[in-house]
Amino acid sequence: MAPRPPFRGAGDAPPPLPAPATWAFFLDLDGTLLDLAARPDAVSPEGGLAGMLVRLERMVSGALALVTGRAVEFVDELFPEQRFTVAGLHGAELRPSPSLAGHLLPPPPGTGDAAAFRAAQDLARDRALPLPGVLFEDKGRAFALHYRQAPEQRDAVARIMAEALALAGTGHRLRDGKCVVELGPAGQDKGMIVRNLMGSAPFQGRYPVAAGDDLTDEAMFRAVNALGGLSVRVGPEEALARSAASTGIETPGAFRSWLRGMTG
Ligand SMILES: O=P(O)(O)OC[C@H]1O[C@H](O[C@H]2O[C@H](CO)[C@@H](O)[C@H](O)[C@H]2O)[C@H](O)[C@@H](O)[C@@H]1O
Repeated sequence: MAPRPPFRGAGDAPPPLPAPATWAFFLDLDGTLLDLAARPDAVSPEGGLAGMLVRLERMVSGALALVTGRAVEFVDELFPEQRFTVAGLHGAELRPSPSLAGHLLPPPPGTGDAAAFRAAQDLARDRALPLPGVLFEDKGRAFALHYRQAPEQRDAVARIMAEALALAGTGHRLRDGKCVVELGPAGQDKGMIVRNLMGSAPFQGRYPVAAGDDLTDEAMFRAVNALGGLSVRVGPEEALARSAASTGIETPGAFRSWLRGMTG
């Protein structure tokens, strides 16, 4: 692989990637491609986002994956006309785009006990119900409690989710995110997905670029950095200071403009 092209320092939006067709893209959804919303079900892609991702995917011969905490099913509903390669539930799910079907290795199946998981889910849903502003999100093999509309409930949410984890037992773990605590399959993270995909065509042999805005994206940044790629933290400069990312872009809108500058 050729040496990594030079970039401007942390805090500056990077210039367009040199030779963008030679890169592989690992893109987070919420807070990166999508503006954050008050509720998990209130997000909607900006007009033109799907088309721009399709152009980008073509430009890099399919080396593009959406790497998200959402379930694959949710992403498909968000982009009903497309079937992108999606790593869902923070790496526990992997659904290749139709052109890559059969080429990508799925993550190992989870080892958790389904009945214990359901008991944990019921506990979290029931305990959250009387807490004003706390929202329960069902993601299939994972669930989350959100406190964006009630930041004062953060500790209560943390306690409920710790109890839920004790019920769910081995094979599960908690993940902290922006105003959210999630419980889902253990054993995978976004960094593992990057390493997995970078071992297969069409990702193999390319420079990886990963973009994200949250704690769970740090594993992806570290993986990409180790592979000599570019990691982009979307958010304010203070967030970049605490991140492993090599550069930063302030908002999802600015990040989308950066991509659009490469795809037209
Ligand atoms: O990995 P991502 O694609 O960034 O997904 C991470 C979590 O995003 C969602 O929650 C976040 O976005 C919501 C909508 O903007 C916001 O209301 C919430 O406060 C954020 O934490 C999603 O609901 C989770 O399932 C994802 O894991």
